[in-house]
Amino acid sequence: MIIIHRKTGKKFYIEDKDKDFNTHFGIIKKEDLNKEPGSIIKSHLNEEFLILEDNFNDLVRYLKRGPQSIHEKDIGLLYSLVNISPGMKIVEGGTGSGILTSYLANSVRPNGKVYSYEIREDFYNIAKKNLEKLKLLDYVELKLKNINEGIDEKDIDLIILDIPDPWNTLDHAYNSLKFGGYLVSFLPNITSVLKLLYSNDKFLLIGVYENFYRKWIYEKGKVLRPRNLELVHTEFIVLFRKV
Ligand SMILES: C[S@@+](CC[C@H](N)C(=O)[O-])C[C@H]1O[C@@H](n2cnc3c(N)ncnc32)[C@H](O)[C@@H]1O
Repeated sequence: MIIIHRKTGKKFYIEDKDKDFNTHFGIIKKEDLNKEPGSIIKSHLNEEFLILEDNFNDLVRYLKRGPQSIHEKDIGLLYSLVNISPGMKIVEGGTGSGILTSYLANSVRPNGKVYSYEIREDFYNIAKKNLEKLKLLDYVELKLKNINEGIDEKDIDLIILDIPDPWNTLDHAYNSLKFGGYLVSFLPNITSVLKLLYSNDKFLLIGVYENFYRKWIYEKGKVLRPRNLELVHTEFIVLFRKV
């Protein structure tokens, strides 16, 4: 369940409705948190909140994070480039906290699967807990394995790499993908993008992309303006196809 502060639109995720909830707009009593979605409740500072049901995106946003996860704007771009749909078989290199894994698993279910490789056990465990929380573990096989030592799965529709050295995965990715399959690499700097492009002699390059995003703030009755602080650069996305 989420509550939205009526004045600012700020959203809070309520994990435990049996405890009072503390915000910088005041404390909300558990009796109020247990009211029906649609109810308007007040903090002890008399600030109003609206109760709403949560949805998948809300749940993902409040998952535990370990390493840097893919920004939602880049996940949006990925979905506009590749039609990620039910039944697909996807390999992911670099599970991290499983944030992207969650979106992928939610999209390929009920009959698809995400095979996700991670080298660090602590991140593997965070991802496992996050996917369990979202009830998505049936659609994911988490593997504690270096993807550069080989990809076990064949006939894969899409491979997504969010690791620092994707050029070391190219041969394995080529062998694992089916004809027409996609390879996507997320990279934080253009030096790595160039290294990947120079290393590739097998895949067809579809494009290199960057996505800009800016949220605007509406101050009721006053002004509409861009947010003061915005993330400018997050990742480049490199898209290849096996043809
Ligand atoms: C940037 S994080 C991935 C974040 C993830 N995409 C998300 O949205 O939560 C990169 C992850 O790749 C893992 N990693 C790095 N090299 C790897 C490799 N060769 N095989 C598997 N995992 C690797 C790191 O341990 C780290 O957890």
